[in-house]
Amino acid sequence: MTAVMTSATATGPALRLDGVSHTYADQRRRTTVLKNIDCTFERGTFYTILGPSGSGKTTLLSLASGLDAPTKGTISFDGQDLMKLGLSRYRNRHAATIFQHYNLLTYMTALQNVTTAMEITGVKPPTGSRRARALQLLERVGLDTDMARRNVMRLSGGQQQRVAIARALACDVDILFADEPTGNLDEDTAQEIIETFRELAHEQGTCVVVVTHSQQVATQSDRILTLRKGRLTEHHRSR
Ligand SMILES: Nc1ncnc2c1ncn2[C@@H]1O[C@H](COP(=O)(O)OP(=O)(O)OP(=O)(O)O)[C@@H](O)[C@H]1O
Repeated sequence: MTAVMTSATATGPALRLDGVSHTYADQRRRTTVLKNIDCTFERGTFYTILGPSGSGKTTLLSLASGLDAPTKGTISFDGQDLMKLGLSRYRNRHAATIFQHYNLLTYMTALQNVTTAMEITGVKPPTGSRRARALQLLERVGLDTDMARRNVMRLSGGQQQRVAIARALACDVDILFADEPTGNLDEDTAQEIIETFRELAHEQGTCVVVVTHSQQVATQSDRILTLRKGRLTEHHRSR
């Protein structure tokens, strides 16, 4: 897990993709969505992945976050092949994902969603209780104590999205993945979330990888990657 950093920023590769291809197949057809992708994601860096609808961004995220295995190639964390490390071990100990559809536990409050994730992953805050840490993180994403105590089904879509973000932050991971995390948020709240991602990368050394269609997010990330026709390329900004 990520050690909480106070001044220096962690650097160095966290995740490597070598010759990664992915094909979906059913009885009628095979669709190759990702083609021979080589890429390194570094610690302390905030990445965005852009690309047209259907270009494979969510597929790439699900492979990199250990939800699925590529049909070809290897993905390694800290030099270790995820298949050898174990996908569930990787997901529990090193990576967290903010899903497009939040995946919250609908019978729980916002606060319970965050504390339960901490219990499952075994995260203990350096000071104070899990509950206090969860309330702090919920406040950080703009949810007050009243909202924290509400069942998540009684929160708006944008508020549920913030619970999902707080839950991912609570897991104190090396790599944070997010699929359209600002899609349901107004511009000001989106900006706060972008700043949280920047702080996580630059102050705690987390590798943050965000799939988005938002230029607001992309322009504030450190590196922009574009997925098109199965290939991943880096976009170099003109200065
Ligand atoms: N489980 C699946 N079985 C078959 N095809 C799939 C499956 N999941 C995705 N696809 C196809 O793979 C392609 C890439 O899908 P993916 O969801 O990764 O794209 P995306 O870039 O995230 O799209 P969007 O921006 O619209 O969310 C699409 O053509 C999609 O129909």
